[in-house]
Amino acid sequence: MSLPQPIGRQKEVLYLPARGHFAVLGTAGSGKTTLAILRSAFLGNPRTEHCGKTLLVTFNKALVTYLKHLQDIKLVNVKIENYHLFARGYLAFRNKMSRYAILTPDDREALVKQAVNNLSWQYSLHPLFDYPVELFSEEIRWIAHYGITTYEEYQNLDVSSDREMRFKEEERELVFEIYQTYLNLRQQSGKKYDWDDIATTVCEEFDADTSKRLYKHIVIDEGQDFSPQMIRSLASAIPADGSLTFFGDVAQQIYGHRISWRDAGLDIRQVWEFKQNYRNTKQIAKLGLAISKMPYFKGVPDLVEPVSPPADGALPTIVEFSSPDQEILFVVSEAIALARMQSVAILFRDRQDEKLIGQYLPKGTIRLHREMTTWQAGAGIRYGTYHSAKGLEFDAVILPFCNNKKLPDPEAVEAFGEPDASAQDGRLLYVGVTRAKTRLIITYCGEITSLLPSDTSLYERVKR
Ligand SMILES: Nc1ncnc2c1ncn2[C@@H]1O[C@H](COP(=O)(O)OP(=O)(O)OP(=O)(O)O)[C@@H](O)[C@H]1O
Repeated sequence: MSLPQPIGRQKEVLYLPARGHFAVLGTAGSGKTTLAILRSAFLGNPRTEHCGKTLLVTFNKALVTYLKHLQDIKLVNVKIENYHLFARGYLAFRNKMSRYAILTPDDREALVKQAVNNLSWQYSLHPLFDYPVELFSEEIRWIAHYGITTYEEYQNLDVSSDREMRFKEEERELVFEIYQTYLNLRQQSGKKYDWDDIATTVCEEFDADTSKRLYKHIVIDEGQDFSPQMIRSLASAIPADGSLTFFGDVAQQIYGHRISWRDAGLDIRQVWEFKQNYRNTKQIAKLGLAISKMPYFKGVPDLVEPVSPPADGALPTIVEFSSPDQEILFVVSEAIALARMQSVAILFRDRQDEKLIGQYLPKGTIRLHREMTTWQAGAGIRYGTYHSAKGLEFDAVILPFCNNKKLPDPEAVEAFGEPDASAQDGRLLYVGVTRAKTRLIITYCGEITSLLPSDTSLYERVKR
């Protein structure tokens, strides 16, 4: 697979100096991943003066597999890894990592619950404990993402994200106590870290580490999902004469909700913007743009508005069904038909739906998942969650079950409230829609999700 020739802004970004911090914000399909690979090749090129070992780092492993497949030339001096592999490797090098030092996500949830329970006994009848445990869990994650260590920091942190504080000022002292109780419980269970705060130790270790840095250059792809603390740790991983290039699209922030890369303290003088969408047809891009203008996106800083792509195609199709069985049958048969000639992805909000449809798909259909280690290009069906399709692209995309009972997710509405749940699921939908190069089919049964724009000119509508 060969990468396209960079043009215009892309060329400028490719040849940015090999020293300092740079940020490139781009709309979906604007060539961020392409440029992340090309820039890594440029920085690692042994025939240049600036050449040095380069780390191309991204958030999820599936994208690492995809990136490795995309590089047409063998990249010299370039290592492609996801952040957590990098962090674990470095901490192992510093003798700060043992095999079972990281708490699993399920065990983390259990300990957060236990911390909340312990304190709810202690502060019986305190109204704070009427909140669902998920809210505390998210807040603890947020505290870790910002590397907050004291109550004073928590109370006074001035952040640039769109985050309205989840907890009132008078509640925060107790929330911080829950956080500390969680840390104590985690320590008692013999785990030093969880996946959210490992970056803080990486920062501390680099601060104390005077040895020569392994990487001279770091390129971050899908940077919007990195916590400020992760980005900070990567900035500390390079020497003073090295470079860090950040690529991101805040509209696609689907992991670290309500965090901002701007809070990582990078020394960036100018932000480059990629507005040209090279992936989607005009009609699909228009739907993506309309989603990014929905109320749940309001106030998101750093959104880059795309320029409409030149390629024309069919309008996205919305197909309504009167029963879920009919919907499943249609999704499976349509995917099989489309996949004869092209790559097709069926994407879901959650694993349950993925499993449901998975059982009807032909044997050997590829499931997209975090641990995938090989990438098969070309025609065929892939299926997985919206999360698993991050950074990827397919000729055709089918998004089933886009009804108002699924999107926004009722459990998230219950835990975080409707505006927050819509903001999270709206971004997932945006990611799903913008994975499609030429064909997009959205299906539902019952009432359509309110997360999709209501402008009827954006779609072709079919009733089955
Ligand atoms: N200069 C270019 N000329 C032609 N095609 C290009 C160019 N730049 C990028 N593309 C193509 O556009 C598509 C999207 O590129 P890429 O995946 O790098 O975008 P992205 O910004 O990382 O997208 P996303 O953030 O939505 O995952 C790819 O098929 C890529 O080959």
